[in-house]
Amino acid sequence: MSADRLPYEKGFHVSWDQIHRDARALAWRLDGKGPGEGGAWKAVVGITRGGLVPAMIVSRELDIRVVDSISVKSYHSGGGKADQRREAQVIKAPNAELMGDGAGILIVDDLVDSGKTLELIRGLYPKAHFACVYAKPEGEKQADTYITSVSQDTWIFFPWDMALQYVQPMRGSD
Ligand SMILES: O=P(O)(O)OC[C@H]1O[C@H](OP(=O)(O)OP(=O)(O)O)[C@H](O)[C@@H]1O
Ligand code: HPA
Ligand SMILES: [Mg+2]
Repeated sequence: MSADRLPYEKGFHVSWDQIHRDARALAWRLDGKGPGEGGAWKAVVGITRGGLVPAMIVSRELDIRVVDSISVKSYHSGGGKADQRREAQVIKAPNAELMGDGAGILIVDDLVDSGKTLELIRGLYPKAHFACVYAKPEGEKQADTYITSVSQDTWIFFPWDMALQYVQPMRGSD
């Protein structure tokens, strides 16, 4: 585990198969819940980069062809380590005409942790619906819909951040 993962007590390792199933579950939860005719959604917007995977799966399941993206970069600001704050900034916005105030737009991310990313985007598109696959308690109120809750001291490992590798057997041979 790398140094920045060390405060996390537990690891939740998600395979491609698992994220596919959970993103499908998210799509089914959202199906017919939009404000349009017959519960339709206007568009899906994925939060880059992690949100692009569930956004693609949700848009396929719900047959939504209008898909855009928003990129939020977070960084640490402040002097010493103790007074550092996490700031976030939009570095790529979706189409303004499509977005409006967010009504009918489904904004999708892989997870909500502190909630800072969603909070920033919600400020820009207050009427949008925010959907995440996984949620931690601190940020879960920022998500209108999510599938699985994990504890705050859990680090979620996504398949795009992992690789298969050899592990030693539990018992060494003589
Ligand atoms: O609720 P928060 O505390 O704001 O954290 C959640 C966000 O952090 C991660 O993205 P990250 O900004 O690391 O970028 P990535 O998606 O490109 O990996 C994750 O994919 C969420 O978007
Ligand atoms: O638990 C996490 N896993 C991966 N990326 C993240 N970004 C914030 N929290 C997490
Ligand atoms: Mg992300």
